[in-house]
Amino acid sequence: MSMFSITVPASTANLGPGFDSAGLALNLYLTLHVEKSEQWEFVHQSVHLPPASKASDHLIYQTAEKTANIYHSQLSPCKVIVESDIPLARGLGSSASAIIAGIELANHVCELSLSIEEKLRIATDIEGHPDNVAASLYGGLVITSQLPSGEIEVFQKNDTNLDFIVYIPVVELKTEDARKVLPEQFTRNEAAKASAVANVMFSAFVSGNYELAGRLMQEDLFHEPYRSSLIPNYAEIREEAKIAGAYGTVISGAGPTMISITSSGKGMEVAEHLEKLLPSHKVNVLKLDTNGSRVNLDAVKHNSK
Ligand SMILES: Nc1ncnc2c1ncn2[C@@H]1O[C@H](COP(=O)(O)OP(=O)(O)OP(=O)(O)O)[C@@H](O)[C@H]1O
Ligand SMILES: N[C@@H](CCO)C(=O)O
Repeated sequence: MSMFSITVPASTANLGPGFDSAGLALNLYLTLHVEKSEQWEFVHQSVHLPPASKASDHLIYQTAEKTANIYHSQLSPCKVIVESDIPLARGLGSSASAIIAGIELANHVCELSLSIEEKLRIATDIEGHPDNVAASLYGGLVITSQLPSGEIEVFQKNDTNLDFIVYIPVVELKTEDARKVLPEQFTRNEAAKASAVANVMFSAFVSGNYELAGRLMQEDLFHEPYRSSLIPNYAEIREEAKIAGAYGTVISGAGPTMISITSSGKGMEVAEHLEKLLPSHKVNVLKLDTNGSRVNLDAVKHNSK
């Protein structure tokens, strides 16, 4: 019988101009079933996961160990069965979900009683930016800003009544590679224009003006123009999703998945239209996850935050 389980949602980062800042949790999940054992062991039970590596090479274990070390604590060995709906290296926050799972694992095994702010700080240090990890941790829509002091400010909103359509190609694209094509610097003029798009887009999104938000999502100047050539069917997906009724379509995280937003209930229509045009993509209609990561003790749901 499992001692406890950890559930972490997938996420989509950026939403166009919210590069490295905004994220949204989606109802695909990474789940860990954890029980005490004589030694560390990971077992993968998902078509999305490669065979498990030895614990010391496993991102979830490495994160748990780092977390335990920060608090001068010792991880006692566990057997961890990993299930996942989240495809790897597709722009749906698989690495962020694994990092949050590792932090929750250490928090529970070492009885660290970490606050959500502490979890976010550790996760951001490991992932490099707070967008995906904040969404997986808090759930909902999150808009974050890491201040020069290292402190991370988080705005969170849960009541977004939308459908999300994801177009997942067969190919992987590592975030590391998708970041290499981005410019190191912007001029003041370029930065002002790109920020202006983000300002209007997120004000519209948060206030529920999705027509305007959707148009501005597609006007990003921070990353989409540089990454579009890496994304299979980029222009076609944007164009056809618009024709089918989507508010807007952008690269999900670092890609290669693209994501559209539609009004609630409209997602299936857009998905069916695009499915016909994209025979080699997997097209899913998803909803917002509003819970974020959670730890369940035995069968009794218990939120550890
Ligand atoms: N459940 C997991 N267990 C172990 N390692 C994982 C797990 N999920 C992701 N990873 C590691 O993270 C890598 C993918 O990270 P990457 O940042 O490239 O993509 P992503 O997180 O899926 O996409 P994005 O950050 O654009 O949303 C995988 O190749 C694997 O090394
Ligand atoms: N903000 C990140 C998300 C992927 O980790 C990027 O676009 O590179």
